[in-house]
Amino acid sequence: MSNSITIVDILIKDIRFPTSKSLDGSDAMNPDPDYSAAYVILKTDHPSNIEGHGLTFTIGRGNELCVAAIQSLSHLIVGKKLNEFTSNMGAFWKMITGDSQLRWLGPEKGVIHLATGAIVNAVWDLYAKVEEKPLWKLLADMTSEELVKCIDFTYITDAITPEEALILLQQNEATKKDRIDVLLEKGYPAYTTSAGWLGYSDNKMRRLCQEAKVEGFKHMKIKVGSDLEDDMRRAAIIREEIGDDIQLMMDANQKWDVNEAIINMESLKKFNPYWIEEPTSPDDVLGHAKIAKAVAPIKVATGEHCQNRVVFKQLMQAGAIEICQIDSCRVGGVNEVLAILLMAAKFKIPVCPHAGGVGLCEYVQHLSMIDYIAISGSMEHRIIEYVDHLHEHFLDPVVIKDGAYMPPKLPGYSITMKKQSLIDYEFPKGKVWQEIQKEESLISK
Ligand SMILES: C[C@H](O)[C@@H](O)[C@@H](O)[C@H](O)C(=O)O
Ligand SMILES: [Mg+2]
Repeated sequence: MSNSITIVDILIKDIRFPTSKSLDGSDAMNPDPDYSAAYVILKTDHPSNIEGHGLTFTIGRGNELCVAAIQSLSHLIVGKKLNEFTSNMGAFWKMITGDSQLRWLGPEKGVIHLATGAIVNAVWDLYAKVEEKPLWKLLADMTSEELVKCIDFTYITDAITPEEALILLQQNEATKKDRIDVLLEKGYPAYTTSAGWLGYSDNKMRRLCQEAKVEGFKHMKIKVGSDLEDDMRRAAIIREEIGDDIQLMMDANQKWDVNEAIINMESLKKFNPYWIEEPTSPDDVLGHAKIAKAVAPIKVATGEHCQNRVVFKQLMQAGAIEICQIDSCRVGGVNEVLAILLMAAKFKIPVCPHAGGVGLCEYVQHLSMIDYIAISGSMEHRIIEYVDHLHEHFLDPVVIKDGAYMPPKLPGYSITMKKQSLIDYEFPKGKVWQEIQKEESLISK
């Protein structure tokens, strides 16, 4: 079986895009992000040289810490056979997060967990490529028992047991094929954040709103959390452009204290926001619960900085979130995301993944699709974030049609970057960064 290939080496690259120059991705907390990836290539002895690719997303400085953390984890996979992992993916995940000395750095949070996300996703990419299926299809073709076996249930059995998970998945088994047909025909609905970055001028915002409407988006998200008066002014401009029929979401990127969030939403509610995202610290479970109660029927959304399945579990148990924003590499990759999707299905909380950052749209489309096919079985109140940046660097970029993500067709997790992009954007020695350095040294002279 080709699955018996060995992972013979790992290459790790620090890839950064100078997005701060155009203020793409800017918000109230992160005014100047350089979208970046700590990028992993797993080399194998496969006769066709198949490689596993994965990345974890950061916003620039500190990307080198993720690169170092991936290096520290790499002894756990180099020299191992792929089928040692794929025969029991849950055990594989427990092994990667279970190195006792490295675990001290988390556990299961921060830089070491971002590194876990990159490595775990690279192994899934390799697995899917060897099986010649896009990741969503690899997962869709698994039996319910096999899917349950991918998950480490440690610390979440008080919310969902493997037995409950199995029953939940089995209920969807007979109708999986119908949902795959729906996806192939209509895709999975998306919302756009492209128009709403905080650093954009009013004119640029207006133009991008008009474009989003023409492209068929029915939902869009804007940034708030700067200064309330400015938030109100920008929200008014956006409502003027998009009218009342398009759903508007707001994202405060952790800027507010709990009571401040409640007070500010009292003013912002006149623009009829559907959700308020990251209203306060991502670690404040009870704070989110208090906000959710106070701002209803506006929904509270969070997840892009939620460190692991345990915190997601608490947010759900406490009634603190009504929208679950999984992130493909903030938590420990596909296995942990599956655990979170199962909990969300049990608590009947819609999942609307965080994307936008480099590679995140490419990743999360697979996750929402498997959620629909096998886990929640529903697309109701569910939309995937979309941002129109940096897709040109990927071999298999996302395809958006009439405001919906179309299912990827090529084998793998869609995260393989083009060779030239990996050369040009490597930090600091790639051509793009060398040029920036030259410009900066001229200015400082
Ligand atoms: C710095 C980043 O672009 C964030 O602004 C982004 O992840 C954002 O919170 C989002 O929801 O897309
Ligand atoms: Mg956000």
